[in-house]
Amino acid sequence: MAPTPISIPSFAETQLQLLLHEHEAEVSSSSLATTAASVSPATRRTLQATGNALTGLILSQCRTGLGGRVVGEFAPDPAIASSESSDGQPRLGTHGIRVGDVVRVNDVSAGAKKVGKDKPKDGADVKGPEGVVTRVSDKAIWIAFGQRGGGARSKEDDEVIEELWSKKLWVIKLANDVTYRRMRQTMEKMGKMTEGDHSQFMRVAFGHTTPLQPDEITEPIEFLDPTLNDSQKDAIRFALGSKDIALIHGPPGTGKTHTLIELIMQFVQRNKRILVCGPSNVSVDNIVERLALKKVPVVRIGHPARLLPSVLEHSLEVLTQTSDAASIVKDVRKEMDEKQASIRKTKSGRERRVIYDDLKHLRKEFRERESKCVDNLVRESSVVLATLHGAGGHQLKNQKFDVVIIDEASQALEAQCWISLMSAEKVVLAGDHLQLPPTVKSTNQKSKDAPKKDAPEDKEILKGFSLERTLFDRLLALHGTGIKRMLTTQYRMHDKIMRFPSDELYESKLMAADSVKARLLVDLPYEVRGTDDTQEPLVFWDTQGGDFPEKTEDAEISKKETLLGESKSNEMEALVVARHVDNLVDAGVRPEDIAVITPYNGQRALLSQMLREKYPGLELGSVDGFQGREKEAVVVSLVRSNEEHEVGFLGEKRRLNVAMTRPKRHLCICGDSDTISRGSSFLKHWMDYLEENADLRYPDAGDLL
Ligand SMILES: Nc1ncnc2c1ncn2[C@@H]1O[C@H](COP(=O)(O)OP(=O)(O)OP(=O)(O)O)[C@@H](O)[C@H]1O
Repeated sequence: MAPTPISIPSFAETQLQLLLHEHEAEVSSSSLATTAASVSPATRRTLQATGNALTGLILSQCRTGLGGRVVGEFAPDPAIASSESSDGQPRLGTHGIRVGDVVRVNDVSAGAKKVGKDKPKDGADVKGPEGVVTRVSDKAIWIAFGQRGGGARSKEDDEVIEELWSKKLWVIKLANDVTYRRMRQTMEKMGKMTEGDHSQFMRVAFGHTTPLQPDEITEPIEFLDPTLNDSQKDAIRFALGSKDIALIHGPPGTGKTHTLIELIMQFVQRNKRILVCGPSNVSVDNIVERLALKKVPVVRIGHPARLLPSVLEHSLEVLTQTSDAASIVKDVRKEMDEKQASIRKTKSGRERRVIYDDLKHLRKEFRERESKCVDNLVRESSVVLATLHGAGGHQLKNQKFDVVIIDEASQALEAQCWISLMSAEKVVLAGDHLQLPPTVKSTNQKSKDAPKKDAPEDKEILKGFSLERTLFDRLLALHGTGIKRMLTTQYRMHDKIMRFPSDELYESKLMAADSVKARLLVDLPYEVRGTDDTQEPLVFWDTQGGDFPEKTEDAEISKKETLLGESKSNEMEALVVARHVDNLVDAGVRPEDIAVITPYNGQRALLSQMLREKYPGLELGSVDGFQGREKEAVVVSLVRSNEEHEVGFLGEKRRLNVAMTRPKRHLCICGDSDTISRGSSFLKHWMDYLEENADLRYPDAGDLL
């Protein structure tokens, strides 16, 4: 049956509204974007204490960094610094500014004087220059100025930075809204397109046509990686042959990225030009690292401060300095550095002005030469990698690719995906729609957001849109499973750990690889004693019976907080968890090989109090934060235990799927089967499965206290 077509302009308009709400929700929760330059010393200290600012600084050095940016080194003001390092130099106080953060450097006295040509007409504060943190040590912080988000600069960097010398400064972290800006621009562009502008892929994505019949690849493919399993080979064959869309469905541990690496290499062999994207820098760097191991030449686009050190040599900015084409840029850089160094030695204001003028011209020339060099480098490279929002940068303007591949597509907002897909002809999306979608802060974003001017039937269609609905999910619903191939051998979990999610969510299609299906903690490559725990892959501590009740911190806010999953805790259950961890460690399992996860923040805080100091290496986290990760042993604390049989957060299958598919050799569930089994049929089946297959244990409340 033909899919019901969706109006592209209406879709774009709905997305714009949803994104607006989401951005507002995000900004109000961070409160960073609106902070003015002139704030009291007390507020500055509070901002530092909450990890959002760094106070008491001076500019101590300046040089030309990557991409010709001016990089300033900011050190503690010796006049007020309170602590010193062993070499007697002042040390920065505790702060939460990290490499990659977008920050603004403010003059402590800014706003107080409000003089000079920078004074804005509306009387707002004079705000200092913005940049990206490139390095942080205990004695200084380095910030690269200019080109925020690839935009144009309004004033010459050297001059702006020059104004910071000998001032008392402080640095504030800003909300990074590049992603939102790019999503908005993309949706605006999509909304304005006429039918003639729509690509085949776009028409498929909105149900205006069905996907073209894939090419039957009959000749045998020479796979470069001899270890690929049949489902991986099948997915690669399918993706090579597809004309417009191919989804690679990778359940936990099935080698989704492994498969993409081979696919990329196969495309390269066929002389195709490929853009590879992911929602986060880590997801992209992971692919860059693996391609580099295979000696595939790649260009990685993105601010060097945010890239893993191991992939820096493939970064576009570094390549502009090290490639053959870069020599024309080098001379100018050298000259700029010399000029810059001379400024500090020059006393006369007039001479300094001349140097500034020279620098200004040099920078202009540098940028022109560099931009040519960048263009050539990108144009010549057949594999380009960027985050989804990075794909909207100026470096990729007017670049055409034969294929766009998105990894972790089920964790990206649809609008984010479109940044890289607007002119794509053929698309490969890899992901797992049965794990958690991207985190969305705004609520209430369903039907009422449909644009008013829509025809009634259109409204009906748009009703279903929420930001959490991913492109991956939507395409599957629109065109059915014919557009996807699933990877079916998993290389992570013991068979007993895998069996339930496989049966319940993956149509019983998952198989455990021979190398992992019977692995136990006792088989770890270091000394572990054989115990009831280390020889058992699946343990269920069933707390039913009412002796392990959940607690809500504040009854007043319980309704709202339950939704957010913040305030629930269960002290008695936490004791069961702690006892289990003790037993694992006593048997010889290293704390670093154990993770304790829970859906509730209240419980996480409680567990942290009990276990953090005792086992610094133990990983403690939320289920959502642990997506994409794995550990030898995982203990899950389900928390919910009440007479009303309310399960809140646990009602979300995808969250439980993530929780139960993180371990390799040992999964221990702590929870009240009586409360949980009444939450949904999925939960009922899970409890039945545990009762039959897990090593079932009943904790004694009296014994724990
Ligand atoms: N064909 C294979 N033969 C042997 N090992 C494999 C194979 N495919 C994948 N693996 C291994 O499985 C593990 C998971 O692979 P990879 O990191 O590619 O998975 P993923 O599906 O991207 O991960 P996630 O489950 O986090 O999404 C890796 O240790 C990888 O080496």
